[in-house]
Amino acid sequence: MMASPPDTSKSSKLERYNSYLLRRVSSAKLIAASSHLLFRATLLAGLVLIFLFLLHYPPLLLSSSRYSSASPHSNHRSLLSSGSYGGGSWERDVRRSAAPRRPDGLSVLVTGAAGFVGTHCSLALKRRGDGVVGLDNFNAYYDPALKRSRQALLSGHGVLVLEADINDGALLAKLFDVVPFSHVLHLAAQAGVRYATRNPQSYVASNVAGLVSLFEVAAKHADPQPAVVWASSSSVYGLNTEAPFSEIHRTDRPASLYAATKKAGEAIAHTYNHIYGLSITGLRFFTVYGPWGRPDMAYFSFTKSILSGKPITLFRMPDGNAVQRDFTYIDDVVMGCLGALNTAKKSTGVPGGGKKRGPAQLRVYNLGNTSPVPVAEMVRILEQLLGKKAKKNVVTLPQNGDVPFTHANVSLAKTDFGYRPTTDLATGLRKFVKWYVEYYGVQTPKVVDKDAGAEEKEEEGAAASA
Ligand SMILES: O=C(O)[C@H]1O[C@H](OP(=O)(O)OP(=O)(O)OC[C@H]2O[C@@H](n3ccc(=O)[nH]c3=O)[C@H](O)[C@@H]2O)[C@H](O)[C@@H](O)[C@@H]1O
Repeated sequence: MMASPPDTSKSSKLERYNSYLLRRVSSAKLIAASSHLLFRATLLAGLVLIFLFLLHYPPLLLSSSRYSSASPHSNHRSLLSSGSYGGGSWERDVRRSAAPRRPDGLSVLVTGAAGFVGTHCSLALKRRGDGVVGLDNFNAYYDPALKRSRQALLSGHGVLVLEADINDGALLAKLFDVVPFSHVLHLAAQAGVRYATRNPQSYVASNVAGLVSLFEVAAKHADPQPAVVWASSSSVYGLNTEAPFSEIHRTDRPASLYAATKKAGEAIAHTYNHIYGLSITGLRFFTVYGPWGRPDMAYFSFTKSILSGKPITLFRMPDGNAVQRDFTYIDDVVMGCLGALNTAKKSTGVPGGGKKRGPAQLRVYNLGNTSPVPVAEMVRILEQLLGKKAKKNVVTLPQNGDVPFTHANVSLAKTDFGYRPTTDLATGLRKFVKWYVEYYGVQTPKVVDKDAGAEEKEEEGAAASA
């Protein structure tokens, strides 16, 4: 068979050209289709990115971006953007709660208002005719139901407590837009000495980042700038051995992260006072106790354990000495807080973060009871009041951040605003137990045979968790 000659005819050339054109067209179509696809995918990805961005930085926060709540420590968004806060009736409620009812009354923003000290201070301020707005994040560090009960108590006295976090700078800024607070009583904090080994970040988030969030708004946004009174802690004295503790003693050896964050707070206070002229008073509380107290504290948890027959752990120093605390009754501490508020001078800064007009007040005070008591003695008083013996495990103080003793010298607070603690531990614990049995509906305890049920166990050198 002969090979067919090469096709050189016009028609076959045309066919080849056509098929070439077809190939070009289809590849062009392919390119067009894929670039279309690429365009759509890019558009979609862009929209998704914009959506995620808006989700993270809602418009309200963008408009006051300086007060963005998108802190690295909290992934919560401003409650303003949730729609539950803001608006006419909300503002009316806030203003009503903040309005003083006496001439020259204060208008106070109380953070941590559903906490132990916050509740008592808010009530005391309201009772004497000051205006109070409370803020609390109702976290679950201890039973939030107790915080809700305190909120209900405050509500009954005309004090509004908003559920919000101090790291929500946008909401704080909004509050200052609605009310020109004369004072802030800043009590919101992550409390507890030993819990800091288990959840260190919560101390940084509340006691450092939260404090900065509040100072930022107070210094740069609030007009007028308020005077700030805030809760430091006796724990800043750490390993100080000079006693009684005086404000001039060393506070550079904290024994716990809790203490370190409170000490950091005092340093941060110095900065905001120095740069922005914010009037700031730090109060070093000494183991405050009483009705409506904190369930995580020893006197409270011991009461619960004694009543339910559960053992308690009592710490003792490695040298055998007792651990002692300068237990301070809540009413005395409230008098100290009010005294500090009464004598707080105005801030001297220019709202908006401008240059201060002159030096502003910066103070630190001990608010203690001035008479340390061994923890074992506190337990003995509780046993008497409850009519029931504790089952005690006595263990050597573990490395948990505790200090061997605390003892306040309060002469500075006495001189400056007449602070004079008047409640001894037995009297204060009696009031606490009375509240406890009523609040939890405990049957009136009956006095038991002193030996029955008593059980004391020694665990030499053993470490126990609180
Ligand atoms: O004054 C302060 O600076 C601090 O006082 C308390 O801290 P703390 O004195 O440790 O109070 P509790 O937890 O009630 O302990 C009281 C005493 O009981 C002792 N304890 C505690 C728990 C326990 O299981 N056993 C025990 O013997 C502690 O060592 C301590 O000496 C508060 O919890 C802190 O928030 C506050 O800042």
